[in-house]
Amino acid sequence: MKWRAGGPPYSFAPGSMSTGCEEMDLHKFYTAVEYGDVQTVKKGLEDGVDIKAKRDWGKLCEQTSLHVASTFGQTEVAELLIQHGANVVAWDQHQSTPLHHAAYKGKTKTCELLIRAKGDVNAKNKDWWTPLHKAAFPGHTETCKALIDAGAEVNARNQDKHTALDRAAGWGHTGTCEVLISSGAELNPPNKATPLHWAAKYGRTGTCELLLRKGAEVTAKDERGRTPLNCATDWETQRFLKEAERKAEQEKSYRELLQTSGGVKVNRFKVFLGGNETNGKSTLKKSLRKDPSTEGQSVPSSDEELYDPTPGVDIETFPIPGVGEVSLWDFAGQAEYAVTHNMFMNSENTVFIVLYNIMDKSETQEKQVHWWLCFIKACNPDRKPDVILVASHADKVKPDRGQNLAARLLKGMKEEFKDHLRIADEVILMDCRKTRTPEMEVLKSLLLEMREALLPNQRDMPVLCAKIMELLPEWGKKWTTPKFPVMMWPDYVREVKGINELVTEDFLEKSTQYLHHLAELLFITPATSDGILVLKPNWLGTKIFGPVMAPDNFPLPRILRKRRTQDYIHRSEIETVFQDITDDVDLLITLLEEFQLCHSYDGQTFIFPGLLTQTMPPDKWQLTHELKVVYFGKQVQCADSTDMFSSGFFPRVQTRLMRELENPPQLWRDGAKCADRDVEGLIKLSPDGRAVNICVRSAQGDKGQCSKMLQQLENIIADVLYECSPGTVTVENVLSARALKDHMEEFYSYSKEEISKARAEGGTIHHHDLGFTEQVSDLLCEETPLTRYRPELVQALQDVEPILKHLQVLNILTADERDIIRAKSTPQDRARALLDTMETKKEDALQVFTAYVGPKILDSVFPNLCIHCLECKPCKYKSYDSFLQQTENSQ
Ligand SMILES: Nc1nc2c(ncn2[C@@H]2O[C@H](COP(=O)(O)OP(=O)(O)OP(=O)(O)O)[C@@H](O)[C@H]2O)c(=O)[nH]1
Repeated sequence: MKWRAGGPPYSFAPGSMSTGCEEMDLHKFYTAVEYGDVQTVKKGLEDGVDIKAKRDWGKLCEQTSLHVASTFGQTEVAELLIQHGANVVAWDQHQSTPLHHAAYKGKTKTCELLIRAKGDVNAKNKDWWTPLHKAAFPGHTETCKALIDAGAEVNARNQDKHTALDRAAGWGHTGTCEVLISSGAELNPPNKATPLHWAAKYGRTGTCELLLRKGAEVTAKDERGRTPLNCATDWETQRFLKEAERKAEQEKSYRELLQTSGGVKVNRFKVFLGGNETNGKSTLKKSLRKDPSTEGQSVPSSDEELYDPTPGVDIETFPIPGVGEVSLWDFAGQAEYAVTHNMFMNSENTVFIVLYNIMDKSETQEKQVHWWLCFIKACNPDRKPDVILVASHADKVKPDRGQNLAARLLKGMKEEFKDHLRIADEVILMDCRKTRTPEMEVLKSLLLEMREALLPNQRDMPVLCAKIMELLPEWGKKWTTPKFPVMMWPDYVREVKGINELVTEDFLEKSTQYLHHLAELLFITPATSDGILVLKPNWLGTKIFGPVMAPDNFPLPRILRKRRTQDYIHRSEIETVFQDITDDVDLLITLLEEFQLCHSYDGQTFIFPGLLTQTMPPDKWQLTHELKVVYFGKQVQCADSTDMFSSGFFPRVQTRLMRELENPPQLWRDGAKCADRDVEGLIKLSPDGRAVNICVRSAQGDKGQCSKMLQQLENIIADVLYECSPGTVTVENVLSARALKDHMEEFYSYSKEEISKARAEGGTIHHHDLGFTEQVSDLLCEETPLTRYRPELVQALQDVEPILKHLQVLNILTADERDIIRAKSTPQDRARALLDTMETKKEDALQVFTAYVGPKILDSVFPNLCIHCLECKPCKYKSYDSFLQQTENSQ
């Protein structure tokens, strides 16, 4: 057997086959089959190789030469073998046919040959895998097509009850999924894990997106009652599915409302005015509402009228002469007010006008317009809103210069936002004070055009909602004061029952949520009190949020120049600011808290993160010289230049931190620090506001606690991002643990792709900017079965010796590693050292380890856990051997 060492890629146990040939010839024959050497194969056949013989190939396979030809896609050889009587449906030791092998390797031509030769396209192997399962799992789309064309049963289930689509979805083969679905693959089997569950479990967000688009139910339940979201483990997929669930729920209740109460046409058309302060929004609003034929030519200019900044959002409904009735929303330009804008920015049937001042420097113009366009994109993920750019103060520049500047800005913005916004083809350069100008005519005709395009597509409004909207002003007069238009749920229910006494509270709740979604009213459902209805959303913007966000209303003592977390706002200060509006300060505070603008630990003093002005001092994350200290970090970064964290994002994150963490966090304008037992966490907004860095550390080396805190902080950020900027796409990076440990001023990260590559290539990663290399296992603190069950494992692994031997035989442990573990003095320390070493290994090595220790040790500790992954209860890997077999077979 001279050639075995450096010879063919596989070898045969000597003397294990009775072929009637010399053994040497047989090796040659199989090698020739593998390499497609037709002449040698022909010779072998002439020499009398037994074509039906099965070779014992290692422990695993009893393959015929046709299995081998099929695996390697040697179609010509396969044809020759078939002509000489090879059995097309022969079994190997897993009862897999040659077609299974060709399908698994994606050898479409060979599959076609085998099918023509009467290979069974629906053959089931020992685990009931069909060739289609085999082709779908590695994502061989063309092979799947060929099998389906030949009659493969698309919805066949293997012993684990998986379909081919389940397998393809779990591995994220979106193209293969598409083919299977168009061939009738089941998307929503009842009471079973659906393909969406599998795609979710393995973090295949792109595949989840496809499955939902094709009709997968986002709330489908598996045998254990879990939705795909419950099964998702990574942040991106969780975020995606959460939003999908929310949308599906909204859509479902809309349909239900429409079905039960019928729908009416409505002609609501909204115009949102955005742009920085003093750019002319309020002036334009006034000019738009004036009828130039009957009223003056212009609205009063700054010389005549004092500039009066718009606080919050000012909403008015009026007819624009020549356009029709609009609901016009004037968004304050000052940064402080922008904190609350995102509550209203997601809107159907709306045209966005973004105003900038042509007198500003061109960089300022670009920066401001870019910010507003990003903001509109961030809040409107499901549509491509219409946007008109208006440049004010045209009277102050030479027309040519103004036009040139505007054209350049428009070109850049149109190109950058082409996938997200429909920006009108010209910038309207105008004097916003003038009502009768050609530019005003152009603006009005654009608005008219957009209105006419939007209105026919407007969805019907459920009849009950339309009726409520009609009666709201009347109810407002009866139950509220003009200064405080807030109605309580019981009064509201009473009034609605007056319209129709059969309306149930549940139905009314859905109707009211729909009106909230349209921003016709605001519906708040506090956990501890009755629902609250704000009948005029603009009132909340201008009369409540505006004053709350105005720093002047809450002055600091002179010596303090910057507001810090400990500079609380007292209840009495809130009472004073709002004394003209209401006596019911509790209700007012509930509103502020429900909109996540503030938090109180004692009911008397309040922290408003939006009002903090002090930035995080550098010494807040001091060096620790503990030997055991571990650091981990993630970075959530805006994916594209058109992505942003909206202005309300960070203050809301901070409010959520105060609410959800056991110990009060310290907060700064751009950061937060929290602590829980042995672990400290830090959240820091990058200076450009386009990335949030989250890091955790434990001086005791407590990886499990670090993981918990990191997960909690990540979840809060993901949730708030969804609430504030659902259209913002982010990428998640992993921070360099060594840079964190060295307390470098900046945060350095690795992309997910870099991490996976490094993991596959041996576990070390090099940072180009930092110039050093570190272990991937030092960067990741995801919970693994080894960290989750560490205390139990340390107790259970009393004698590590047999495990060490086993792992060394499998080349999972090196002799050095074994010796280091052996050198520890107590059984527990040896167990700990073994677990630490295993954590540095690749995933498959970990699986071998858990599968090995499972039946031997863990069964007694965790009789209900799967020995393979230590997670699921019912498990296909009944024994260690079957686990190994399965692993090897699938490789
Ligand atoms: N010359 C000139 N003055 C303008 C023009 N547009 C607005 N103004 C003046 O600029 C000042 C600010 O305008 P506003 O309309 O209040 O600005 P705004 O964008 O609503 O500002 P905020 O309410 O702070 O967001 C006012 O005094 C206007 O009279 C214009 O096109 N030309």
